[in-house]
Amino acid sequence: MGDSSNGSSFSDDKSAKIFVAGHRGLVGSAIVRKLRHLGFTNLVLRTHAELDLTRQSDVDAFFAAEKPRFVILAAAKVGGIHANSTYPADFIVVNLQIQTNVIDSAHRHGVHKLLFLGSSCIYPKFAPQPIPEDALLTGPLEPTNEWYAVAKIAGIKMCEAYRIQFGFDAISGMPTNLYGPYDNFHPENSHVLPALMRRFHEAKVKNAKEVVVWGTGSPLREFLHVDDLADAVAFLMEGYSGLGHVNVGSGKEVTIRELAEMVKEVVGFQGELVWDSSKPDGTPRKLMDSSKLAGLGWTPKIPLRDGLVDTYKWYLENVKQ
Ligand SMILES: NC(=O)C1=CN([C@@H]2O[C@H](COP(=O)(O)OP(=O)(O)OC[C@H]3O[C@@H](n4cnc5c(N)ncnc54)[C@H](OP(=O)(O)O)[C@@H]3O)[C@@H](O)[C@H]2O)C=CC1
Ligand SMILES: C[C@H]1O[C@H](OP(=O)(O)OP(=O)(O)OC[C@H]2O[C@@H](n3cnc4c(=O)[nH]c(N)nc43)[C@H](O)[C@@H]2O)[C@@H](O)[C@@H](O)C1=O
Repeated sequence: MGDSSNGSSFSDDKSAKIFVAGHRGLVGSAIVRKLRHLGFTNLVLRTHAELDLTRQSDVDAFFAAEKPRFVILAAAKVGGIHANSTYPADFIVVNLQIQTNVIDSAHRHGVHKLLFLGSSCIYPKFAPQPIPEDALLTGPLEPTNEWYAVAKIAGIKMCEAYRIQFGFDAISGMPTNLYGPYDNFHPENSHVLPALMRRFHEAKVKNAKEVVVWGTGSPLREFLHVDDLADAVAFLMEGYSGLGHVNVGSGKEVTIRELAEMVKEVVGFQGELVWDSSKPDGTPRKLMDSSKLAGLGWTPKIPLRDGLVDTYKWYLENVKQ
């Protein structure tokens, strides 16, 4: 615990310039909401079209011109189990490019503190449960997302290396599976929760008798509402400046079958679930041990069912055709 070397903390100056990369995504948009709620007034935001973070010289020119004081890196190539398995080259190269460009330029242009976001898929497929931070690099990865995981591990290690060699205050948070407003509801490429919300909603509207759910239903997943994650990000920016990455989870896990039943109930679909076991289950279980973050004083607040209700309301108001 404790803030970075030169004394001033994240919240001391609410007019300090903060670059939130990926501000239109699930995570970036929640972080922007959180920072505005906290009173920060000087957020620097660029859409993908305005600044492609895979282009090193553009990223460098942006940092040279804007000179942000803080950076929260929530831009990445992100997707569910199908997207990760289908586009492995995109997942490794785009993520390596974005994080390398942003972390390196941030350091060279005098950024005071940067937070990098990884993912619980960095851990070995058969890591001890709940998964402590020091399980990293102790065994083989889950094959459906190893390219993405390798990029994210490189991001963690880059933050550590820049801290060790240059004293750059780069920290890493590892969120569990997230959901909430501004999620990606694509039928194939999204994560399970938004995919099922959309599928159940469309089935309800069409009065369909059944909905297909991928895999066996037995894998366990830990879900965290993205507003809780944004709260944890602000907490870490304020008070954590260590070398090691920090798990950010809810501590609660459900089977995919239980999740599907909950989403079905929240959406109000009356039909049956059909399991397509030709689709991959992915990792059997990935409950993170978030006791390090709890020990620093942060705990999540939003129960899964409340978060589902909130997300479905947002979906009805913003996404459905
Ligand atoms: N969603 C989840 O369940 C989890 C997410 N995370 C991490 O959180 C972070 C954010 O994820 P999430 O919000 O879900 O992802 P989203 O896909 O919702 O958002 C990603 C954002 O990054 C932007 N982006 C992608 N490529 C580029 C690029 N080349 N240049 C500029 N901007 C780009 C996207 O813009 P555009 O859409 O215009 O391309 C989008 O705004 C990631 O690091 C991810 O690994 C970690 C654990 C779980
Ligand atoms: C956040 C995390 O997200 C990814 O890992 P994942 O946890 O396996 O993500 P997922 O949400 O896609 O699947 C969870 C489970 O759910 C099942 N499932 C059922 N029906 C649908 C369905 O319709 N869509 C999807 N996507 N999954 C489904 C699916 O078969 C699997 O058993 C990583 O690639 C990696 O990117 C990462 O870090």
